[in-house]
Amino acid sequence: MRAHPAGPLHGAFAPPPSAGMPPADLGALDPQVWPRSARRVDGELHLGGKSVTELARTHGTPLFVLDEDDFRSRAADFATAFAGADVHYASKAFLCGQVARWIADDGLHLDACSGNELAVALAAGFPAERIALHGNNKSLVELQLAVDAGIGHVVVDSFDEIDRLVPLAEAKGSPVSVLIRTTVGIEAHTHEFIATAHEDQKFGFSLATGDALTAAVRVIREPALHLAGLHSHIGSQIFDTAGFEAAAHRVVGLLGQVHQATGELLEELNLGGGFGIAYLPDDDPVTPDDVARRLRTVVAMECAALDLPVPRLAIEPGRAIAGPGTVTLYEIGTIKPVRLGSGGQGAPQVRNYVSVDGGMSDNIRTALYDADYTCVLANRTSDAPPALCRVVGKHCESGDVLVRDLWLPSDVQPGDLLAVAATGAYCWSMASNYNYLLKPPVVAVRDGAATEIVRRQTLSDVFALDAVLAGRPAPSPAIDQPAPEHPVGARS
Ligand SMILES: Cc1ncc(COP(=O)(O)O)c(C=O)c1O
Ligand SMILES: N[C@@H](CCCC[NH3+])C(=O)O
Repeated sequence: MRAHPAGPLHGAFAPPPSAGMPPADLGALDPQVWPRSARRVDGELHLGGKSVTELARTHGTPLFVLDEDDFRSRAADFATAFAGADVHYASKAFLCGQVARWIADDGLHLDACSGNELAVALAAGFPAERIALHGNNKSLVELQLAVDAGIGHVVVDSFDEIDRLVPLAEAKGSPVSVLIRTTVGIEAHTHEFIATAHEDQKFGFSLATGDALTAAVRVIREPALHLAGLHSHIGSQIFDTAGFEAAAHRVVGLLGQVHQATGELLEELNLGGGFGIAYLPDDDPVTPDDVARRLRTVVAMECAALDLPVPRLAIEPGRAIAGPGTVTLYEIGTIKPVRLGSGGQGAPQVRNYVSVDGGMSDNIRTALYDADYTCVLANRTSDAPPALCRVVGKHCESGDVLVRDLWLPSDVQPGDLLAVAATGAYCWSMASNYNYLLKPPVVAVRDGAATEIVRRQTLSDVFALDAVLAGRPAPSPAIDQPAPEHPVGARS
């Protein structure tokens, strides 16, 4: 292998405590973190029976590689654990036509949180009656689409929304089925940007102020609407089941208040999503069986205490279905050991910046939530000693970090492939065109076959939106349809 001009990367950088010690095997694929089909074959990462080098050569990088069996088996795990309840896939995690079809074919429900997510699902042929529409600011057009399509539930989130929905339901001539989204007043143990059940945030009707009860009574008295039940979602990437149990306890309390105030027994209780996944080998997520057992127990106990029949349960996992089965492949473009000075401790301090061909435009989560990821050298293994690296993107932003502290073999080279695990949720769906980078494709792999389920965005797609550029060709086909930049030999 050709030597990098900077020489092997420095291992001398005094690692911050967060970096921990280098793992014994830098190329190991912890089954907690990697897709169920991930294997090393002759040192190279294979996903769904496909080699990553071949995937990168065929589809370019950055590339989202989705293990179809992983995705569908996790959906099935929830469906089995929650048999008799409704499992809604929270499509904001990742949605495209193919995913909507898998979810439909596998018998799950789907949660959409904008008119356009709803439109994607409907266009893919998803049965409308199995869709719930969320959102704290649904427009008239979005509500009209929901009512016209005959979706299962509109999850109402404000008094304004009720006012907006009633005339549409009246015009339809049959009651529109509604859940009330409640704010249960719980501080979920997760990043503050993705906690949703404390009082001071935008979602839902507060239990504490009495707004949730007022909204429920209002909907019950409204002939054009049918109040099917209550909804609570406490946040995302939560490991601790105590928050879900506390939420279930409080929302069942509201079922009791609604019954007392109106005599109505509501048929459904939707306890939302938020079940955490392992981004790092030490993360210890709850299993669907565990969540199901605990939630069923709390709801049954609370209902018994209030002498209420147990309603039909529903849940809305997004990340726990879509997250673990997808890997992002990047090609390393530049490697820069940056001297940070000795800090008076003798040995020079060096941070090894490893730049890849994507970044915060395909994964904003590190910059936004300080998220941690597991990443490995994917096209080969190496016995070179470990060097602490920072994997960064190519954006004009110093916060454009993908993996803050990562041990890589010190002989990594431009042209090597890196794989970042567990990028299936909230990466492609939150992607942007910052610096006019293009949204990567998503390739589904299974049994040795690869299918591009979303193609790479092209510069021509982006030009089409621009008053001046629409219809003009990109200056070169190579920049419009990026292929791997470095000769394949650089990766072997
Ligand atoms: C109402 C609702 N349901 C479900 C989800 C899915 O959450 P997760 O992907 O963490 O399971 C979210 C996102 O946090 C949400 O806002
Ligand atoms: N986008 C967040 C999750 C938000 C879920 C939607 N309420 C994340 O990446 O973790």
